[in-house]
Amino acid sequence: MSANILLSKPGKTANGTVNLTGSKSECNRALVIEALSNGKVKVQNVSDAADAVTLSKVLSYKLQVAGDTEEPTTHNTQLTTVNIGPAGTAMRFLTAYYTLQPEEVILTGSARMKQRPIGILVDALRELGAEIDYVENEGFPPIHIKGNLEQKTNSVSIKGSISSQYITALLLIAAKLPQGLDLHIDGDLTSRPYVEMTLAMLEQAGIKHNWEGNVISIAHQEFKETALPVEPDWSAASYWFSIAALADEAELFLTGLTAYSLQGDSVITEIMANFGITSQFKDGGVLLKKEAKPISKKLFDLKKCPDLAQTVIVVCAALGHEATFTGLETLKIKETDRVAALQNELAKMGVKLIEDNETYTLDCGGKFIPERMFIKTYDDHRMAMAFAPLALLIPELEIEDAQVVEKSYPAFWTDLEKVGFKVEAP
Ligand SMILES: O=C(O)C1=C[C@@H](OP(=O)(O)O)[C@@H](O)[C@H](O)C1
Ligand SMILES: C=C(OP(=O)(O)O)C(=O)O
Repeated sequence: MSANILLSKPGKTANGTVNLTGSKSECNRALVIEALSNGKVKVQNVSDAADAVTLSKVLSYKLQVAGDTEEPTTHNTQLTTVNIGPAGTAMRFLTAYYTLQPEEVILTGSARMKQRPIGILVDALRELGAEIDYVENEGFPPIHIKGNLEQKTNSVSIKGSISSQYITALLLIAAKLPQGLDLHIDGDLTSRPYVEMTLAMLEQAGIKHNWEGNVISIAHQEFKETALPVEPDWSAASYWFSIAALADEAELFLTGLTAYSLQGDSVITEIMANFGITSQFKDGGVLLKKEAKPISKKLFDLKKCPDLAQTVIVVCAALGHEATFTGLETLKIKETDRVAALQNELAKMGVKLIEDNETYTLDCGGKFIPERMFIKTYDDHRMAMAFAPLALLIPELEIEDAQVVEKSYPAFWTDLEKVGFKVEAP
């Protein structure tokens, strides 16, 4: 059980320095690469994100970790149960990873994880030769993985529009497959920068690839000895851009971020430039400043950066900027149905997010700023963090289940306190 908090911000300015934790996306790739490299690759700057801590525990000790179900552990020499809680990347990456291990596991997760589809990845792994069965519902975790994959083919096809994590999972194990892998991506590819991140990190670890048209090929090859550094998390940085956008005056220094990043979410600098936020890379970080500027951009395509959707939509709603958004198709299968969650919570300030044929438009006609607002978080860290900046406008903002932020950014509330937000019991 986790408690709610009451957030407020005396004064409408935001000044200070923030040290962000490592990217959970980079870290979880690095951890799997480290595990597959038999010690040749070492992860540097392991993230504090709970999803990374979970994966690190599973890979380093191969132990069952407790998820939110708190079921008793069942571990014997034949069958281990691994519970990754709400960690989507851990679920998908481990599904592929365990097909290569000389052990049998049941891979499970939180109640929500059991509703997040995995069938597309399981089908591709079965085609490669893996033995995987569903324990409860066809197409969803928990799954029973037999291990010791005997490769039947090096060529598989996978649908690209549901989650890029399936593709990353296959690419991460590709070099270990005796025949390598030719992965054909069918149709649209969503969240493309995450696939590019995977290939770039594999490259750093000595694994070459060839991407031609819709086929990514990785031959069987060895990892090289190297360190894999994890950059600070740009998705976490996005909430500081929101704060700058909603403050009257802001000067925020985010340490460790650089102009070139493997993370597609670094595009937040470009997105927020539309809201008058300048990003200056200097002194080992990025300095955000606020300039008064009329907002003209009306259409935001977030297909390459779905984790920024809540950040950008909440800022537009708070500023009464009636923008249109595309590329939100995958939001419905994330930690919660993020479209529904946004619609419910924005309605509390009179804003509508209207869905029309894969296009979403904000209607701010009825917008008002309440004296107090209660934000439900739906077990979704990004609901808590995307709405928190509203404390610059709303005198009392109660946020449900504050601990939910642990998934990617455990220090979020203490970092807010450092720049002058008040975080209290409601
Ligand atoms: O590969 C990754 O690290 C991620 C890919 C994205 O998921 P989808 O590919 O399912 O959109 C993103 O939303 C998630 O937070 C992290
Ligand atoms: C979608 C997310 O995570 P995952 O899919 O890894 O659970 C996220 O962090 O926004």
